[in-house]
Amino acid sequence: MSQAVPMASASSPAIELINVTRRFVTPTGKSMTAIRDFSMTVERGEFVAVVGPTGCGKSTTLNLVTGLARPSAGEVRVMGGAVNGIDPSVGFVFQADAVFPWRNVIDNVAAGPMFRGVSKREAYAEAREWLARVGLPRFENHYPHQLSGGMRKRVALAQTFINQPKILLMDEPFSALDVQTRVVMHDVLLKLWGESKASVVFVTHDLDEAIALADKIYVLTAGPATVKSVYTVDLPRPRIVEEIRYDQRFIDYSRLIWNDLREEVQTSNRRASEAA
Ligand SMILES: Nc1ncnc2c1ncn2[C@@H]1O[C@H](COP(=O)(O)OP(=O)(O)OP(=O)(O)O)[C@@H](O)[C@H]1O
Repeated sequence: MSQAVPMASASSPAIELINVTRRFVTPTGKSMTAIRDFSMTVERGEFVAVVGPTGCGKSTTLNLVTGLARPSAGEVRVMGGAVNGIDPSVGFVFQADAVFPWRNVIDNVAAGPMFRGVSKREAYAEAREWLARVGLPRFENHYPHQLSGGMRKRVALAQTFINQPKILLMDEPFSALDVQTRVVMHDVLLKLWGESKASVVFVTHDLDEAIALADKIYVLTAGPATVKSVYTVDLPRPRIVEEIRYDQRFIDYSRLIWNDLREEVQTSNRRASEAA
């Protein structure tokens, strides 16, 4: 029997995972469930963070949205429609930098628009604008290895936002940075996101990062991941991350959500030590 494919609609949420289960076959041939009966909604223009213990299934949720992983059960919708291969309106920023090491900064940033058929002149003019926006106007001729980790993340953000993604998927993008640089990058990201209308899913281990950035936080259980709880972060915007961390409401959210997350982290740690 053929299954009805939902039609994209202008009013539907940006992303919906509806009772999704995803199983994998392990190298020893056993079936393992990475996520189970998982439901999540990301409204248009919303910034959603996903937190959970190590290895619980956070990245798998992103792979389902990209179409890299298919649900074993349940349904995934993007902009109200079925996921159908890699969608050019979806942008990614991962922990590892997705730059071409043999290309200088501006060549890297201009690559997206050129790939979309924009003329070279226009693509480079756009790339210059985006480099200015991320605070790297004088580094266009540098190569990635000549930049600091924070600067490479600025390039990654310019490279992503230049394509005006409707959906932005971020998998621990700043986890390799030192704490000070990370906070600066949070502010750069919030500024760019505030000017765009992108719907964001931001996966992180760092609860304070999730609270500083997100409108809504999904706390996942120790694997197989399912949703343990969802919190709305009602902190005013625009936020200045360097300052908001000391706001009493921020501290209250941190305590409240950590109470919930701690149990899952402990379960995950216990399992890891039993397996060792
Ligand atoms: N392609 C795959 N084949 C087999 N198992 C997989 C595959 N992808 C993920 N898994 C397993 O699914 C589980 C969840 O992995 P996932 O990467 O989603 O977790 P995570 O929460 O993002 O991890 P981390 O916190 O370490 O980044 C893990 O046990 C992992 O080994």
